[in-house]
Amino acid sequence: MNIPKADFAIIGGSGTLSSNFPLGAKCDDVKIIEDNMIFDTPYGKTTALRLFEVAGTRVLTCKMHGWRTGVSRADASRQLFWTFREAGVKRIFSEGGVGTVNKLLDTRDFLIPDDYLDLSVRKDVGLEGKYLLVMRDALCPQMRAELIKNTRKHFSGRIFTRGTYANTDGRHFESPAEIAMMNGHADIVGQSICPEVYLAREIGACYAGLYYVVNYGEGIRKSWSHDELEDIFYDDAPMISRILLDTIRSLATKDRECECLSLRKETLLKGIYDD
Ligand SMILES: CSC[C@H]1O[C@H](OP(=O)(O)O)[C@H](O)[C@@H]1O
Ligand code: HPA
Repeated sequence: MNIPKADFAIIGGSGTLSSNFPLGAKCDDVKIIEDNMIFDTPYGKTTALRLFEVAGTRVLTCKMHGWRTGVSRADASRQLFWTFREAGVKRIFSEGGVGTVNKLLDTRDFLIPDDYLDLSVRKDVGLEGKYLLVMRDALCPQMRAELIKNTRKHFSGRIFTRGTYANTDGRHFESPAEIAMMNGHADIVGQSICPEVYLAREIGACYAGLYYVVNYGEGIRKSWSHDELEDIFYDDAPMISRILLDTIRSLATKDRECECLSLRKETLLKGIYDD
């Protein structure tokens, strides 16, 4: 199947999963162009992707980061980002549920991180490895600013406009000792931002994420229930969709005014990768 052109991508996490994204947001200017597209990539077949249009802007999206049983997360991520590059995608949003590390945070808080701490142990998650990736401002400041503005428009609760996302491999959550170790170094914990943030930089795209607090890290404040976590996801999924769609509507008319592309450097090891 030929890969269609698109300007944006949204990597849907637990929040958009339950909203039949983007249709759950109920908007007149949204239309599905093609559904259930599976592409062949050098890393295997992708998950099913959906191409839709919002206010004339084409967006590729997938559910749950493209993770599937039997496919490593590294491969699922490579398949997606390889496809985004072929599609010409320049801006990628991710959304997801996270646990707290910072005890000031509560469930149903939003956080739009400006940094991350990669505690995953998976290796070799790039594509061709032709670039040295400088991870300064890895979460695009321009996209973050628009996300913050549009989250404020749709949500009257607490929105933290910066913070650090600690990334773990999962799929389990963390032990009390692990959360205690992260404390002071990160604010939230999840399993999605890495390796996406590296792959985005490698393909020359901007990347930013919107995270919703759905549980407390062990030992932080109080214990939580899985039922509550599910309720939070299901109740608030359409709001997350509306925030993302409005952010795309406003960014679509703006040029890239960030340094994301220039922080991808030709590697000094040129030649080693070329046969
Ligand atoms: C709540 S299940 C764990 C899963 O949730 C988070 O991701 P997302 O909401 O984007 O699917 C986190 O990163 C974990 O992978
Ligand atoms: N830990 C790791 N991943 C998560 C969490 C958590 O507490 N909550 C949602 N995803």
